[in-house]
Amino acid sequence: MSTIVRFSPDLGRWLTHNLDAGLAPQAVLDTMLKQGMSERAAHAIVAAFVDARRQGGAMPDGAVELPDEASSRPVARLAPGTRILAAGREIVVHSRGEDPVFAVLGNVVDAEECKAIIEMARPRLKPSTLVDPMSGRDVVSDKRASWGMFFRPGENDLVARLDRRLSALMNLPLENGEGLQVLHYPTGAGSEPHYDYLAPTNAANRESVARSGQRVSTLVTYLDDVPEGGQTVFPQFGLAVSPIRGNACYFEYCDDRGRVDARSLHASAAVTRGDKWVMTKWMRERRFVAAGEGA
Ligand SMILES: O=C(O)CCC(=O)C(=O)O
Ligand SMILES: [Fe+2]
Repeated sequence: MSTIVRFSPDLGRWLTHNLDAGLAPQAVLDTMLKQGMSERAAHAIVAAFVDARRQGGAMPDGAVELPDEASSRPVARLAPGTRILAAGREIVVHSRGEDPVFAVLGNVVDAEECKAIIEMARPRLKPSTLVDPMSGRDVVSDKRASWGMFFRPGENDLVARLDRRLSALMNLPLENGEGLQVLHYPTGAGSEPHYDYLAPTNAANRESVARSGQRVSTLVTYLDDVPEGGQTVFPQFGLAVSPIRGNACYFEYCDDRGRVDARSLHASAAVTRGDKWVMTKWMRERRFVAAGEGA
């Protein structure tokens, strides 16, 4: 059973104002905690506002749903051990944490695969867009943003091979995987702190979760070395994962009862020299059915 937390219109206006002014979610969170708000409530409220801004949906109006408290340590979907065999490839576990489940992995893809994915993605990249909350239209966010594209699941031999490998590594059925996303960050680009799970702040997210279940885990694979900057940062842990070709950063944020973990907040630090290419795999609770596809 989930709990509803109510908040004042003043707090809502204060949050909107500060996030609009470019304050980091962590900074507004710290202020709310200093003023005595409980950590779970403050996290849930800030998360709802950050998600609404990112998705271009309506700001939460007076109340948000508090995720149930995790009752026990999560059981990792990621296999234990320092090496994981995934579809015939031996993936190296450089470091890992269990609560929340998090790992830095090596040997996920080889240099040839990285190059081939970049070249297939390059002509299909589009500037990342945001939904303009006023007009509801897609607008190019700004010049500090990345460029992105999606492969259809299994759309060619290489993509199919990677889909199979990543699903084995992430330990969920192949059909639960969304199509691989490739992002390119030119020099100066990064991304805002965000959650990968889908907040029920707009109809598209609610319908997506109804079709395929929540997103449960993410694997961000680095397709090239970044000379400077471009780390994947986790502000709740003060952790920055270096973008090194073939390595990947793995994290889980949704347990088997659909409860999501706000500690998974993450961002891409700005690339300060060179550029950055990543490939992201998101896994769902159930078979992934894209919008407009039959169930
Ligand atoms: O580029 C990164 O390091 C993170 C990518 C990411 O957060 C995402 O694809 O959701
Ligand atoms: Fe993300």
